[in-house]
Amino acid sequence: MGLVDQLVNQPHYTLVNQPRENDILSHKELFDSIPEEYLSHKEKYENAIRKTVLYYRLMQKYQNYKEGSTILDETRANYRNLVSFAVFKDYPPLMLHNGMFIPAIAGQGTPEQQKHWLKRAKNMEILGTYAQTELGHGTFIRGLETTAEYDPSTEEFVLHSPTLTSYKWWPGGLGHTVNYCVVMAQLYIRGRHHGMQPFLVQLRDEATHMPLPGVKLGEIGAKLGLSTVNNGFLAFEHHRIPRDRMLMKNAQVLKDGTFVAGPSSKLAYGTMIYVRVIIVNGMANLMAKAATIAVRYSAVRRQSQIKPSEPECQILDYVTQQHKLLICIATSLAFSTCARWLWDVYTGVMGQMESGNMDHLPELHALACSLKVVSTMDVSGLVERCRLACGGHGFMHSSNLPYTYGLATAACTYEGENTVLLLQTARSLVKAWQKGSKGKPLSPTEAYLMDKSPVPKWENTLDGIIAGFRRVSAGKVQDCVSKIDKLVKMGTSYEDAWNQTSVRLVAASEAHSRAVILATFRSEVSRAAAALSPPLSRVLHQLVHLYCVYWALERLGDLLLYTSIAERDVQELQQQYEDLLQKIRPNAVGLVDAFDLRDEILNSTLGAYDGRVYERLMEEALKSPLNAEPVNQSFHQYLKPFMHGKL
Ligand SMILES: CCCCCCCCCCCCCCCC(=O)SCCNC(=O)CCNC(=O)[C@H](O)C(C)(C)COP(=O)(O)OP(=O)(O)OC[C@H]1O[C@@H](n2cnc3c(N)ncnc32)[C@H](O)[C@@H]1OP(=O)(O)O
Ligand SMILES: Cc1cc2nc3c(=O)[nH]c(=O)nc-3n(C[C@H](O)[C@H](O)[C@H](O)COP(=O)(O)OP(=O)(O)OC[C@H]3O[C@@H](n4cnc5c(N)ncnc54)[C@H](O)[C@@H]3O)c2cc1C
Repeated sequence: MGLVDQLVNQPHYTLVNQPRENDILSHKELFDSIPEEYLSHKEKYENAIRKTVLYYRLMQKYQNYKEGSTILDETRANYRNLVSFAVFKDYPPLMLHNGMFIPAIAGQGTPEQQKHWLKRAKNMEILGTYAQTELGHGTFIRGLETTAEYDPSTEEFVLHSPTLTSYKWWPGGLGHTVNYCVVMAQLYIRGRHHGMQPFLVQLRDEATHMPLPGVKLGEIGAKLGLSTVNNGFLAFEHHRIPRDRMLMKNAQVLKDGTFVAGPSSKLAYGTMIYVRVIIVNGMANLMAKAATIAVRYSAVRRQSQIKPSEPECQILDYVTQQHKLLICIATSLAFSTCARWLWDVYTGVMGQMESGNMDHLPELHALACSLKVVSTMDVSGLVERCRLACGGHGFMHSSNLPYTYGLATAACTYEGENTVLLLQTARSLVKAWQKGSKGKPLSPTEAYLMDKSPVPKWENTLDGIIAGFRRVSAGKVQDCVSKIDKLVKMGTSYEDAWNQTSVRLVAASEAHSRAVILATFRSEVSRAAAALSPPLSRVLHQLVHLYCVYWALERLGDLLLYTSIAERDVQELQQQYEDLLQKIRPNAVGLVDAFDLRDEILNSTLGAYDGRVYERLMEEALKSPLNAEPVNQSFHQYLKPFMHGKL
C-alpha cells in the first residue's frame, strides 16, 4: 500500500476494524473500571496479566493467527501494538514474548527447532523473553559474563552466573511471567571460548510455574514507565540443558563438542537488528497517538484572546502552538515512511543472507542503528512537547501523554543505547569514507559521501535542503577522519583518537541519519502522491516541506559551516516555515483524524473524538478512591491531633 492509502484509507488493523461483534475493543472487560494509577505495584501487574490473557484469547479468536506467519506479518501488524495500548497504557508483560522471544527463535533456530518451538510459542503454550543484558553489562556484549560450558560426556550445556554482575537484568516478563527464555551466553568448549551464542532455556516448571533447580528469578522493581512489563533478573547455578537447546541456525556444536562457526559471529546479534527496525515504526505510531491527543485538545481548548475585541481563541490558532505540534504530524509520517522503507531493506538483506550473501549486512546494521536512534530521540522529545503544549491537563495520567512519553523514552535506551548505536553508524561512515577515498564503490545510502563537486549555490528548495544535509554529513565525516588521522600521526593510538573524536562522530552519524530520513520521506511521499487527489497530494507535500524546512532551521549552524547558505536564505526559510504553518493549520485536525486512532487506543481524556474534554477530566477525577469519602481517615488520625497540638 502506498503511503497515503496507509494514512487516509488505513484500514484499522484487522482486529479493530472487523464487524462490531468481532471487535476486540468492544470487549469492555478488557478495560479498567478503576484507573490502574490507583492500583498497587503488585495489583497493576496482576491486572495486566488478567487483561493479557483476555487480550490474547480474543487475538487468537479474531485474528485467525496463521501458524508460521512471517515476521513481516508481525511488522506490518504493528497496529496490534496500538490496540494493545488500548488495553495496556504501558506495555503488556508479554511484550518480549512477541517482540523478541519469537523473532529470536525464528531468526536463530534451525528449521527443526523453529518447527518445534515456534508452534508452542505462537500458541502461547510457552511464554518467553530475550535475556542478554546483565547487571554489569548492557552495551558491551562481548563483556557479558553468563557462561555456557559444553559437556560432551552428557551432551549438555552447563549455564552458570559466576558473579552478581553476571545476573541477567532487565528482560521483560522475566520476573514472574515467562517460563522460557532465549539466553545469550559465552560458549566454552574444553576451555576454549566460542563467542556469544543463543540458548533456549526453560526457567519454570510448566505445571507449577516454580523456578527450576539452579534457576534464580525475580523482578527488578519500580521504573520510570512500563510498570507492567515485569522486567526481571535471572541467575543460573550450574544449570544443565540438553545440547539441542542451543539455537543452531548460524553456529553449531556437534555431539562430540566440535564447534562449527557460522558465516559471521555477528549473526547471533540478528534479533537486535530486527527489533531496531521494528522500533522505527513503533515510534511513528506513538507520535501519531501523541499528535492526535495534543492537536485535538488544542482545537477544543480556548484560552486568552488574539484580539481584545474577540472571544477566547482555540490555542491551535497561536502560531507558537502550531510550531510545537504540526512538526509532530509530519514526524509521524516521516518515520512511518522510513520504517516501511527500512523494513524492505531488512527483508532484502535477510533474503540475500539466506543465500549466503552477507555484503549488505553492515549497511543494514548502520541504518537500523541510526534510524532507531533518531526516531526514538525525536519522538521522545516531541511527545514531551505534546504534553507541555497541553498545559496542566497534559500532566494528568488520564491524558495518556505521560505514559506515552515513558514508552518512547524507554526506547532511547533499550535495544542499544542511543549514543552507542550512533557510534556504530559512525564506524560504518568512517570506513565508507576510507573505502571511497581509495576509489572503491560505496553502499547506496553512503555513496553521497564521495561527492567531491564544489559546494553549489544554496537553494531554498527540497532538493537544496536535502543536498545541504548530505554536505553536512560528508563534511562532518571528513572532519572526523582528518582529526583521527592527525592524532594518530601525533602518536595517539587509533582507539584513543577515536574516543577523543567521538563527540564529533556522534554528530556526523546523526547528520547522516537526517539526510537519509529527509530523502526517504520526500521520495516515498512523491511516489505515493502521484496516485492521490490534488488536495491530498498538496497537503502531504506541505508536510514534507514543513519537515525539511523545520530541520534546516534546527541545524542552521551545520548548514552555515558546510554549505553556501547565506543570511538572506535563512530569512527566506524562516518565512517559508511560517507560511507553511498557516497553510497546514486548517487541515491539522483532519490530518490527525486520518491517523484513524480510535478513542480506546488513544485512551485519553484530552484526545477523544467527541472533544468532551472537561466532562472526561471530571469523570476520571471522580474515579480517584480518595473521592469516595468527603473526609479521609488521615484527618482524624493525624491532622486533627496535629492541628490541636496533640501530635
Ligand atoms: C511503541 C514503541 C516501540 C514499539 C516497538 C515494539 C518492538 C517490539 C518489542 C521489543 C522491546 C525491546 C525491549 C528491549 C530488549 C533489549 O534491550 S535486548 C538487549 C539489547 N542490547 C543491545 O542492543 C546491546 C547494544 N550493544 C551492541 O549491539 C554491541 O555491543 C555493539 C555496540 C554493536 C558493539 O559490539 P561489539 O561486539 O563491540 O562490536 P564492535 O567491535 O563495535 O563491531 C564489530 C563489528 O560487528 C558489527 N556489528 C555489531 N553489531 C552488529 C549487529 N547487530 N549486526 C551486524 N553487525 C554488527 C560492527 O558493525 C563491526 O563491524 P566492523 O566495523 O568490524 O566491520
Ligand atoms: C525499559 C527497558 C527494557 C529492557 N528490556 C530488555 C530485555 O528485554 N532484554 C535485554 O536483554 N535487555 C533489556 N534492556 C536492557 C537494555 O538493552 C540496556 O539497558 C541497554 O543495552 C543499555 O545498556 P546498559 O543499561 O548497560 O547501559 P551502559 O551500556 O552501561 O550505558 C550507560 C552509559 O554509558 C555510555 N556508554 C556505554 N558504552 C559506551 C561506548 N562504547 N561508547 C560511549 N559511551 C558508552 C552510554 O552511552 C550511556 O550513556 C531493557 C532496558 C530498558 C530500559
